[in-house]
This record gives sequence, C-alpha cells and structure tokens, in this order.
Amino acid sequence: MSERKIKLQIKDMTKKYDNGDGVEHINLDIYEGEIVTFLGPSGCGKTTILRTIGGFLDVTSGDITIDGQSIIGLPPEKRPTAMVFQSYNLWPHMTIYENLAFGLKLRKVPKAEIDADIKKMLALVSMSGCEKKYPNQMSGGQQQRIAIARSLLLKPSLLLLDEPFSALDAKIRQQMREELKKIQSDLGITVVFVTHDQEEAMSLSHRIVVMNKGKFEQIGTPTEIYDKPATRHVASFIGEMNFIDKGDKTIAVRPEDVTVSIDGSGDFTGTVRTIMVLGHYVVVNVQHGENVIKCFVDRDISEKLSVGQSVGMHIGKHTVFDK
Ligand SMILES: Nc1ncnc2c1ncn2[C@@H]1O[C@H](COP(=O)(O)OP(=O)(O)OP(=O)(O)O)[C@@H](O)[C@H]1O
Repeated sequence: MSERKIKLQIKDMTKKYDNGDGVEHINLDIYEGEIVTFLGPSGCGKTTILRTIGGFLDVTSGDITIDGQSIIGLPPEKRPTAMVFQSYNLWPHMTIYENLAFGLKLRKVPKAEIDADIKKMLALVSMSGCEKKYPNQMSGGQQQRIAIARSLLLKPSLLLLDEPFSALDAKIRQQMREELKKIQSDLGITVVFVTHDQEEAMSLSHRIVVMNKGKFEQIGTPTEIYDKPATRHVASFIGEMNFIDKGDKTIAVRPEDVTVSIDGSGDFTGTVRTIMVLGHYVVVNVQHGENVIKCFVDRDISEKLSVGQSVGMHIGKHTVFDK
C-alpha cells in the first residue's frame, strides 16, 4: 500500500470533567481522505473527543496535531477544522446566501469569488438556486445540507460532524449519508463523524472506532468490526449476534452464519421455537438449552420446518470469547 499521510494525530489525550467523567489516554491516527467514525452508546465520550479536536473543550493532558502541528490552545476559529452540529445552527434572519457568505466575508474573500464558490458548493450539495430563501422555508435535510456547505466553504482541513443526521427521518438520513460520502470523495476531505447509530457508522466509514465507557474497544474497517469483533461489547453492539454457552467459553455467531439442518446434524441441536417469514428470508429461533439461537434461513428450507421440530445447526464464521 502507498504511504498514507497522517492528517490528525491524538496523542495520549485525557479530558476529565470536574466530576471525574471524560476520556483517558486516547491515541489515534487519522489519515488524509479518511472518514473515521466514533461509534458508541450515549455517554461513552464520543462528543468529548470531537470537541477537543474542534477546540470547544480544552484537554487535561496530551496533544492533538493536524498536519504535524499541535492545535492545543488554539480557539476553534484558529483551527483548520469546521464542525457541523446536530442542530443546523443556521441564522434564521439571514438568507441562505448570507448564511453561506458570512465566514468568507470575515476572511475578506472578494465578492466575485464568494458568489462563484457559493454557486459551486450549492451544486455539490444538490441545493442550487436557493440563495434567496430563508432557513425556515426549508426542510431539516435541506438545512443540514446548507450547514455542511457552509462548513465546506471555509475549506477546512478536517470536517467534524456531531450526529449531524440524527434529527432527520430515516429515509432522508440514508440519502444524506450517500451524499456525504460522495462529497467527501469528490473533495478528498478528511472527516471525523460521531454517531450512536451502528448502521450509519457501517455505511459511511472507512474505519470505525467503537467506544465504551470512555475507552476504545476496537478500531477497524466496517468489515473487520463486523466479522472479527474484538470484545463482547463490540459483538453485541454491531449487528445481530447469538451468544451460545459452551463450557467456559461463549460462541458468538451471526444469524446468517448458522445453517439449520433438518436431519439434526451439526454443531448444536435444538427445538424450533418460532418461524417468522420476513420477505425473501425467514427468521427461525431455535431453543438450545438456555440459549435461543436466531438463524436466518432460506424460504425453501423454512417450508420444511415446523414449531416443536428437532433440528441441527452448523456454525459457520464465529468468534469465541471467555465467559
Ligand atoms: N460538561 C460536562 N461536565 C461534566 N461531565 C460531562 C460534561 N459533558 C459530558 N460529560 C460526561 O462525560 C461523559 C462523556 O460524555 P460525551 O458527551 O462525550 O458522550 P457521548 O458519547 O458523546 O454521548 P451522547 O451520544 O449522549 O452525546 C458522560 O459520562 C457525560 O455525562
């Protein structure tokens, strides 16, 4: 692989609030052109890290560098970063043009250049021609596109996004993910994204940092994290997972990696508890001792199954954890 340039480096960073909460000894390198997502349950420290990068929080100790330069101590506006929040934070009394032009005017960019940049950026976020509108004349998804456009106009070295799509409904959220991915690859910009939505993290990211209680549990590509979860928490937090007791070990296997056998052969046996047809596949729950094992089964096999029947289960790809 060609040598990749490190864009952001977090070095042994600790941020403790007065009450003792926060994050400790965080180390992470993010490469140029990457989308890296911090994923974890509420309160695990995702936003704390993002805010220390953006300059909205001071670190307690450690260092953060962008392109090799420490940014510790710089206020947000002096950092080469731009942050987009969950609430779009557009100014309601200004038109979209004025909202977008504001930061560029402060930087004394000539008007002709501002006009051209805004036109180009609105096209990029699929919002051409809305310059004269006010934010309240737009939907949530449109306002968030404008907020992203406003950040990108300042040509940040690093774009920081804090749950930017969580206020939007499911369909728009999916569309926004695709658009963000396209914008990111068109501009080659580096993006740090925060979410508690595992599907969003899986679909958007080059790498995911899975967090729990202020610590990193695993850093990897979506496929690595899905196929080889490093801890039980990662295994249960991402996707659907069965945990099957076997002696002093627990076997973690995804429903799509269990094959049900009608002749009773396989690694485990059990009794069919429920059969649910969900379109092109069927969810079959099988009771095995204390455990209920969820299996995704093809329609043709499920038609041969009935509740109460004894079956076997072959375990495909799986991970073993100590109990
Ligand atoms: N200003 C603050 N003062 C004291 N404690 C705080 C402060 N902000 C956050 N915390 C605590 O620090 C921990 C991490 O919070 P943080 O907001 O980073 O989590 P998060 O993963 O982003 O959660 P969410 O998804 O709910 O925003 C939590 O226990 C939280 O209660």
